[in-house]
Amino acid sequence: MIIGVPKEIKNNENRVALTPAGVTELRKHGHTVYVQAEAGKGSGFSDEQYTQAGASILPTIEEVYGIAEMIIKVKEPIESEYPLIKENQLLFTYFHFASSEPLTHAMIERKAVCLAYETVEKTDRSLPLLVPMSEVAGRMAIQEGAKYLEKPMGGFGILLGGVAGVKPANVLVLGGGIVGTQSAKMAAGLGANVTIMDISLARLRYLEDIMPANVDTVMSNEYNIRELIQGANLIIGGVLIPGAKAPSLITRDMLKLMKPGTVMVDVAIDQGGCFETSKATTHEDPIYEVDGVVHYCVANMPGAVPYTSTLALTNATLPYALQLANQGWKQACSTNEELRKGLNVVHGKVVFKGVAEAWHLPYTDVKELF
Ligand SMILES: NC(=O)C1=CN([C@@H]2O[C@H](COP(=O)(O)OP(=O)(O)OC[C@H]3O[C@@H](n4cnc5c(N)ncnc54)[C@H](O)[C@@H]3O)[C@@H](O)[C@H]2O)C=CC1
Ligand SMILES: CC(=O)C(=O)O
Ligand SMILES: [Mg+2]
Repeated sequence: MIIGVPKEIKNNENRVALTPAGVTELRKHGHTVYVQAEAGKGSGFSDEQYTQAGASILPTIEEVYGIAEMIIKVKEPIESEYPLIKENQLLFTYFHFASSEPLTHAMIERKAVCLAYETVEKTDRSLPLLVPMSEVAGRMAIQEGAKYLEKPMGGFGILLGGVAGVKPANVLVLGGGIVGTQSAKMAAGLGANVTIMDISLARLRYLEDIMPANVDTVMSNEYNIRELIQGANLIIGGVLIPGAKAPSLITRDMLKLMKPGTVMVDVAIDQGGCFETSKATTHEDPIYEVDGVVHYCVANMPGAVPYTSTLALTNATLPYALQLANQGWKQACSTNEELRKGLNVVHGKVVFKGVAEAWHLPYTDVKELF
């Protein structure tokens, strides 16, 4: 198969979807790999390393999209990429369709095969291609939160761990999945008072068991959220309903209950965000304020730590990319249910329920494709 790796063009997106090691693997299986010039630069991989691994370098993004049967990338295509996508072309990347109606319509129009990293799902319901980036973003959320809690950055001016004789900060984590767990661990390690909320009692039981003593667990419901946000200094949004729009757990009216200078990091922004007042921001301009509350809503947080993120992401994606290249998407998805769950928009049809529901579009059962 002919595989293309474009350079990411989203703001401060420094990850790349394939490392030179991945090129070597694909070449070993007889595939041809084209990498856009400087695609790996932000992650520390030179064009020369890709060439030595057996890839050919193409100078422009147009040439990469023009030649490839499968495009492997990191972030969803942005507007300037839409016209480059060809009918039947396989796109293997994050899409987060439920947070972007224009992207959904564009991919329907292009009649491409859109296989989304974030909805590939194992039989135990885990999301193998989301987990590594959620680990990164969960950990980063505390770093970023701590930074914006500093007074000169617009925050309340509290140190997460406090010092002798002064109480630590209160960190509230909504969603106790991968993001939530990593955030809680980092915040607890810094000495903060942490509360994790989730709707799954089983998950709360597990977290209660493994977390240190400065982490509490509380059932997530509106009543409890209203109460806990009043004492919180830093709030992390890490809820997910896979492939669907995130629920708005903190509504605009609730901001008035919070202390001025409270910081909210909405990691779930890639699925539309779990705070009503969230809107996607960039690494260049990451925060804004509503009713005295600082919002951080960067949709590609791991892009800022590309060394860690590229390696963590490609460790997880490469085995699936190999299957797709070896068998073609149709064969690979018909035999492998994990990959089949990644199909979102195929040949103009929406085959993922959460996406069809988000934009009131007709839904086609994925099985009709085979
Ligand atoms: N902004 C960014 O750069 C990045 C964003 N993400 C996003 O972070 C979000 C979370 O991802 P993961 O932690 O991997 O998901 P996950 O599936 O591991 O965890 C989500 C948790 O939310 C819980 N939940 C669902 N509804 C809830 C509610 N009403 N109240 C409280 N908890 C609720 C679930 O029970 C589950 O435990 C996703 O939207 C993901 O795409 C992930 C990586 C990077
Ligand atoms: C998951 C995601 O959206 C990211 O890593 O950018
Ligand atoms: Mg405890």
